[in-house]
Amino acid sequence: MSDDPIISVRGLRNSFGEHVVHENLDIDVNKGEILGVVGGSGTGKSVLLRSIIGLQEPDVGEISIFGERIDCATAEENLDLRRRWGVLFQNGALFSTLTVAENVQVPIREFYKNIDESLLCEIATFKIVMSGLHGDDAPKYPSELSGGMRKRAALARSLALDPVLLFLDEPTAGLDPIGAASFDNLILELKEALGLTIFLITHDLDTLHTICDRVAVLADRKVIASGTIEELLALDHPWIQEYFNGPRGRAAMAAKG
Ligand SMILES: Nc1ncnc2c1ncn2[C@@H]1O[C@H](COP(=O)(O)OP(=O)(O)OP(=O)(O)O)[C@@H](O)[C@H]1O
Repeated sequence: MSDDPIISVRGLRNSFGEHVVHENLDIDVNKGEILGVVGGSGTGKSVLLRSIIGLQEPDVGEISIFGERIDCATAEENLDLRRRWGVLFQNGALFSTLTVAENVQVPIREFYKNIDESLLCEIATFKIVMSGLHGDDAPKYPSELSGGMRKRAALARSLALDPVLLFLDEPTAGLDPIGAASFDNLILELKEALGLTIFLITHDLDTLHTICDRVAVLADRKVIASGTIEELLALDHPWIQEYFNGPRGRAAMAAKG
């Protein structure tokens, strides 16, 4: 089996007018790993995610997913690539006028136009339950759910097409510590059960310590370092030291044991 990375980004540059967000950024995500992506607010984590999934056209750079250059792919190839990943956006991005089940059905309808309605309902319920909600939650609207339930509904939608690659943008933001820990466990369980590769943006040090195999650090418009937390701690970079070795970082490390 090939050891080529599932995602490979080389020489990425993104800018908005005069504001250069990324310059010469490289990053790899290996098969079967959870890569945590960290960096101060505004360092361009979400813009990086959007570039990789094709929602943000970079100024320059090469982005390959599953070994395919996304900028060189035909529309049909791009569609096939998109079917193989799921995305949980920062705020969940659920459609407020659709129920949980209908939200989960959206990507399935997009890719399988003639799918049987009863099969569609069955798949949606399966994904909803798999994400830790109850079947009874399927007919509810996002406004009827707690923040944690909305995250799970968004996760169910990201799993709708049986992806092999998952993008999660701050999945535990806004959750209480117990809810966040339970969401982390769910992500880990799903990763192991479904053989997922996960690109995970987070500020949550507990998440990094508990479920990430490696961490990539964004600063100075690029990925300044990537590796295990132990490897990062050995580096003499002020932001990395403050982040992982500050009071919160040490508490998260101690909690992991
Ligand atoms: N559509 C846009 N137009 C103009 N500027 C943008 C746009 N999207 C993002 N930016 C800018 O790009 C920079 C990086 O934004 P991004 O959302 O990727 O940061 P982030 O690292 O994810 O931050 P946070 O941790 O706060 O979520 C910010 O300065 C932001 O203002």
